[in-house]
Amino acid sequence: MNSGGNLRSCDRSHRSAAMEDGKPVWAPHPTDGFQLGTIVDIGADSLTIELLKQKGKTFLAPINQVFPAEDDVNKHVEDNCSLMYLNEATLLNNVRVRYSKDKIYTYVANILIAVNPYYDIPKLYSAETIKQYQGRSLGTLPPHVYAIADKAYRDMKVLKMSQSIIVSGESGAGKTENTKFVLRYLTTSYGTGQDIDERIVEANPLLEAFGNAKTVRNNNSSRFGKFVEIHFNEKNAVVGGFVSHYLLEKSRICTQGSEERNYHIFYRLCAGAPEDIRQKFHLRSPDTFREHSGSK
Ligand SMILES: Nc1ncnc2c1ncn2[C@@H]1O[C@H](COP(=O)(O)OP(=O)(O)OP(=O)(O)O)[C@@H](O)[C@H]1O
Repeated sequence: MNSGGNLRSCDRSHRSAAMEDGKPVWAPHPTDGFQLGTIVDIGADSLTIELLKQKGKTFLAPINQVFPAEDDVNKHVEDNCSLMYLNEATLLNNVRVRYSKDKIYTYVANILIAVNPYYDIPKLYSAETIKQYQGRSLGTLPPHVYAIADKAYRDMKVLKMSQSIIVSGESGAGKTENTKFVLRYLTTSYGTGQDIDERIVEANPLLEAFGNAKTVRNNNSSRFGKFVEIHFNEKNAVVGGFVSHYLLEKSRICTQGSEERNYHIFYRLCAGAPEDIRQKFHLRSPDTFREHSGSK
């Protein structure tokens, strides 16, 4: 995060100069997020902004939330640190422009921002793409979760120290999917070619059956925290894995909010359990259970 700190102070010195010369600025619109405009009046602690796309239309914005815009707002960069002015608005605009071109990954130095595309982008995670990223330094290829996985692997090899990748974000952001891409990348690239590689990856559907459920925000929401370890031998090949789990939302087993569901395993049992198990657990149609629980 050091580079972020440096950039912020450099941004401040650029900022006032850039905003005084009548160049476009990003200002927080009361209803429409950051909008491009020019400053037409300066108040004590607010600025009057005229929208660039609607001449004559103005709105007020707090002075400390108005930021200088890049010269070309349609241009995008792979690393937000390469922006001339790095601020909340230019960062969001850069990520948005990239997202509109199916470039869902963007760096902030060695941090990766991922935006969930909610559809399969062709070839983004293909076997060829995995090969391309092997052994390549961060920044030599377009931003990708594979590049982060490879950097962690190379750092482990060089520094001979355990490495961690922290994946965070709101529900539905893509944490579970990106974690699986990291696992797939490491086992494919640096596995021993034995069945342990597949077993690490194949453990996920099982974990998800018991710990994931449909919520209003995500059809496959992980309802537990996960700490996934990948173990390497002295030759730096994958030899095992371990998953610790935390704080499973147990209440979901008995009651679910409207529009939400129980853990996937419940429906799988209802749909496909053999007759003896169906009888033992008194399994019927999932709809019957909802009626009985009274949670509709
Ligand atoms: N890179 C991607 N490409 C295509 N679809 C994706 C990608 N990332 C996420 N998705 C889609 O978005 C859904 C939600 O993503 P995911 O389950 O990874 O979110 P999450 O951050 O783990 O959420 P939660 O915190 O609720 O578990 C996935 O089931 C998948 O359909």
